[in-house]
Amino acid sequence: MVESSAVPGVRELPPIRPGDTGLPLLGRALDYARDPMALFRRQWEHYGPVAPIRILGSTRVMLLGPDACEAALRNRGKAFVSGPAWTRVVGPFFRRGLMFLDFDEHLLHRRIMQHAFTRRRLESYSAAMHPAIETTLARWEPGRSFRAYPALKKLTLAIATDTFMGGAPDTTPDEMDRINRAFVDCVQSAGAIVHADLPFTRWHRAHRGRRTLDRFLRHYLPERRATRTDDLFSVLCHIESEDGERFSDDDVVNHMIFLLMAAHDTSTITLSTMLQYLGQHPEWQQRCRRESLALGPRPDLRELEDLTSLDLAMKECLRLRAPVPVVVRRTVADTEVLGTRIPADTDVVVTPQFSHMMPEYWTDPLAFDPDRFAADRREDRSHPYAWEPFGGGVHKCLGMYFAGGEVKAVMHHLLRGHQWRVDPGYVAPINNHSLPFPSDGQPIDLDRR
Ligand code: HEM
Repeated sequence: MVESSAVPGVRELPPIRPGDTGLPLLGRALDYARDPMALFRRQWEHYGPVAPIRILGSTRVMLLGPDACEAALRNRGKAFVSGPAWTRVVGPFFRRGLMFLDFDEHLLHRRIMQHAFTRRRLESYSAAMHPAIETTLARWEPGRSFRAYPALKKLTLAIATDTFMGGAPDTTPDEMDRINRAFVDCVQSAGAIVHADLPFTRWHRAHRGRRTLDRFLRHYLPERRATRTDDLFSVLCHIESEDGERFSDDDVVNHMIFLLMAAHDTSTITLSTMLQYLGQHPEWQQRCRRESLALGPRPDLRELEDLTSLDLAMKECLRLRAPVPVVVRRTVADTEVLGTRIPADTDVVVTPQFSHMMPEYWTDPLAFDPDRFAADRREDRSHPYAWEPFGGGVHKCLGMYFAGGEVKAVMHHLLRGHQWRVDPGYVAPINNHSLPFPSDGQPIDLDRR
């Protein structure tokens, strides 16, 4: 053990092994894009839970396993920050969204925003989702090679337009497609190698996307300020903390852009993973359908939450393909994780997806086995951070219950109106350049019932 000169008993980070430096400039970035799990496993085997890694010209630290992830996410010594780390990954395009704020400012904004996610509000958002889901699903054209992923992406955008925006009556369907494209361009900045606003780069497209989203929201802002409605946009315009603090116009636009992004891609990925696994496991599809058929067409939030089999299947899909497989932090002071010193100004990669697949915490981790979450097994209780698709600590996902309601509402309608099959041998070709999505569009064999 190489002991730190500063603190007795604390190790220095191990040196990077000669074969582990990766490509010039890129380092191990391509290894991540190709197969994140293989990279995590190699890091774990070579270095253990606190593993140095070269990525895009700098040495970062990868935290592996629930103990190491917990240390960074709980952040008891306040040595880790979120904003600068996420800005390095996705650029300035979601600036001043909640996840990009730290410490007192984060706490203040989170306290105000919590009022937009109370139980009463969630119930009203949930009720507002049904018409958008019904209308969009009615337009789906089933077939033997139905591309589920792009269809789900449009569907979650339609839901967001209604429940977040309260509709966008001045925006044509073509313009809405451009809004969707603008989100994609902002999110895909995460895979950019050139971090400069140069023509034809991802960064350039993301800047253009941010401007499009900004214009779109500012167009509707005065009207939402003027009238109180039940959509999230209007709620953000009017909510205040216990001390009477409110969001400025800029805050509302910044938070909306981040929330639309946070809600849109993550829910789409969860839904497409569920379509894949339920298509490959017809017995589970049937089990979920039976529960949905026993309910009315437009269940309320409580009824959706009580769909037991669907809940188990959703949790298992979030384990197998976490929509946010890694979260990032940066150290602002020297700190120590599980006995290894991490210097100040180090970029840190926290890896929930690796925890989800560790045989130490899960039986047969590669298998689709939703019952592992059932009351008599509760494998997720093997460690408080064994299952962490929504993160943990002060930045834990604020939209977790919203997401659960949305995913279950869509699945409920799909199960009642459709049936689908996916080849049991199908392995989704996942694009890992930003959030993980199936690059083949996720073909399924879809029928109406
Ligand atoms: C299945 C769907 C979702 C997943 C897996 C997910 C995952 C996450 C994760 C891992 C974080 C923590 C990031 C970090 O620690 O750096 C996060 C933060 C956040 N999410 Fe979600 N999310 C989902 C859906 C949503 C939805 C639907 C909304 C809003 C309606 C939302 C709003 C937020 C917000 C506001 C934060 C930042 C919280 C803070 O910094 O205090 N998320 N999400």
